[in-house]
Amino acid sequence: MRRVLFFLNPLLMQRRNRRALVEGLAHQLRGEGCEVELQDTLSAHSAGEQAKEAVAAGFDTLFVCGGDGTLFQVIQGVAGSEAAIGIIPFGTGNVLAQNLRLPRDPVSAFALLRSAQAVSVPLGRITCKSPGHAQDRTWYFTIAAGMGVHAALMNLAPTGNGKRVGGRAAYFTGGIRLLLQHPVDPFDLQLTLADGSERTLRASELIAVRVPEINIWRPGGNLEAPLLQVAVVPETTRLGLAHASYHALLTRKSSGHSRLPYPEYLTATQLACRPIQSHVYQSPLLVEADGEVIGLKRATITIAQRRLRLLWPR
Ligand SMILES: Nc1ncnc2c1ncn2[C@@H]1O[C@H](COP(=O)(O)OP(=O)(O)OP(=O)(O)O)[C@@H](O)[C@H]1O
Repeated sequence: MRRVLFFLNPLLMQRRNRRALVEGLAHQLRGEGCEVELQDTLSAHSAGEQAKEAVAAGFDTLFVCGGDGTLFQVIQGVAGSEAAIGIIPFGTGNVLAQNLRLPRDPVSAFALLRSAQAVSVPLGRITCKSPGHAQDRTWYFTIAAGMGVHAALMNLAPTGNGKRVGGRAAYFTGGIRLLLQHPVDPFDLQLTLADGSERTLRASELIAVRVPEINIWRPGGNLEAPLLQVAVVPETTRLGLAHASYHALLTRKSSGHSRLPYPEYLTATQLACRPIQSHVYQSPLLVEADGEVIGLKRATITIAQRRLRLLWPR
């Protein structure tokens, strides 16, 4: 660690002297001889470009002072580079920090990160149609990506403001409201499984996960393996989706005696989801990656060639 950049999401820095706290961390590193700069993310979507420029300018370590959404933007610019990324959890969900077993307190997390080794991890890669863009766009992700009602949950608070008002509880109350109100529409899904076999099915919900844990859910991904842990709810009704969500989150059962569906878990290397031609959709099928709504209607998800060097205390 020689040239260090702290990226700050300014929306998260307004409370409780958080900016002064980050300046204190920078001061510590300067005292050890590092060259350190602080930089605010300039907009919701600029952090990737800013991070790319920072790497080109020779910064070897980037600390992201934010949540999973800011990290998602940053990795678009650093994937495949030699720069090491450290997450100082200032966000709401902080799911990647949860999986790296970082303390929720930013100062304690930093204390572990500054002496941690950088671990090279495979990234997920998703290509989808972005609203307002004629061509498909490709994104990297570290946590999960998918399509269905859960993506609409992310859309409840696209800038994270709504999330911060209610904290994590807002995800759960928002989720229950969506299950009651949002249309549950089917789509076609084609998977290449880890053993090379192909599978097609009609689904109502799909999440391709890279991590073992997402809040209270335990989908069982592996950040270091070049595989997607895919959770699917086969085509169902609103009641069926509620049933599967309940078992995914609370009982962790993937089979049982009910005629309603349970979540199905598959290990895959690639998948594609697309709308059913003959189906009339009441609202657009939304696509999300790492909690950010990035597209509509269809998506292809796989493991990227590029990797990410993550500071991971163990
Ligand atoms: N300068 C900025 N102006 C506006 N939005 C920004 C800016 N920097 C980052 N954002 C956006 O703020 C949103 C929320 O940020 P972030 O993920 O850091 O916090 P969070 O949502 O509270 O945490 P989590 O994603 O872990 O729940 C992200 O969509 C990110 O792109």
